[in-house]
Amino acid sequence: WEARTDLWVLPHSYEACAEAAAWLRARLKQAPVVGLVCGSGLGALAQELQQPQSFDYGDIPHFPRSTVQGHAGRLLVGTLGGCPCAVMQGRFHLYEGYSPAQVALPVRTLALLGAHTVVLTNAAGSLREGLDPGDLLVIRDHIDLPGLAGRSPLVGANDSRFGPRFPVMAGAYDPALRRLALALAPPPLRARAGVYCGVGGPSYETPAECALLRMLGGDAVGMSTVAEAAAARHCGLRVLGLSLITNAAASHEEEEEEGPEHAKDMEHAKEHAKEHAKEHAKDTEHAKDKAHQEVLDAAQAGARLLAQLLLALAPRLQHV
Ligand SMILES: O=P(O)(O)O[C@@H]1C[C@H](O)[C@@H](CO)O1
Ligand SMILES: Nc1nc2[nH]cnc2c(=O)[nH]1
Repeated sequence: WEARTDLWVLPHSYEACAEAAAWLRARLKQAPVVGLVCGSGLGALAQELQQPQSFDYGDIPHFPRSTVQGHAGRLLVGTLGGCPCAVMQGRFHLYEGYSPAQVALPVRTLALLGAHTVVLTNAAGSLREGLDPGDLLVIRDHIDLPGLAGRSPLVGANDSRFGPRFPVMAGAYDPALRRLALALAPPPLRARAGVYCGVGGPSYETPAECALLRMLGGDAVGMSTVAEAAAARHCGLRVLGLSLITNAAASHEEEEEEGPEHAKDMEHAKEHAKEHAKEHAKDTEHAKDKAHQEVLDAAQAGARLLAQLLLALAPRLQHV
């Protein structure tokens, strides 16, 4: 009988992150000091990266796979405005079925590679009047609803090589980085600071849920970021959080009015698909995922301005 040493590495343990980091270190020309996580439809943020090396998540030990449209599933490492950066074109979400620790694995891997700062971007729904699609919310604080219910990457035996059992989350989003982002954001982004509510998804919120999140003090709502931020703070990374507003989360009231029209669209898409089952299978998918497609379109429209901000920020992030 031989011990299965391969089973000793728990899938999302310190050892798993260390193996992923070692695999990358062996291939990288330069270790990143800043990690950038691209939200839905924001993969183009990597466009300004100079001399990028590219790694498919599928090749990196222990990395999960991206399953969501708008998340390419690739890690690019190069320099942004002279600053060594790793850009995750795609992240992992709880609603994909990944555990909080899997969601946090890339951020922890970046920390083990030597990064000291992460920029977490996302596409988010607005909960506030006047916070409109195309606007930027620079995250001042978050409400981690899955985390509050015990779905946090920090649940389980604490590995003190990452950080303490009870990390403090006050000031989790670095105030100096936030001020810098607010100062450097191109005016059309109408950047302002606010509170991001992280939910599990994948369903979008009901009007009543939006009202609840608003009462709790949320300015925007999304399905990511909070687990990554918790893991990042646990292992001592500086965090900047940027939410590109892609839709009004509370616009479901309008949807009620638009309901029959929307239903007609869906009927049409279905009929169409019946007639041309194979060729038009994609159209049906599109119709089904209309809301997500709108999020992606809005994110892509804002990505250029966000990329400008990141290019201006990067040299200022290089040194702690
Ligand atoms: O990865 P992010 O938070 O940008 O993705 C948002 C939340 C869902 O994954 C998706 C909903 O359209 O966009
Ligand atoms: N939960 C949630 N996530 C989003 N991501 C982009 N828009 C939204 C939204 O309205 N709600």
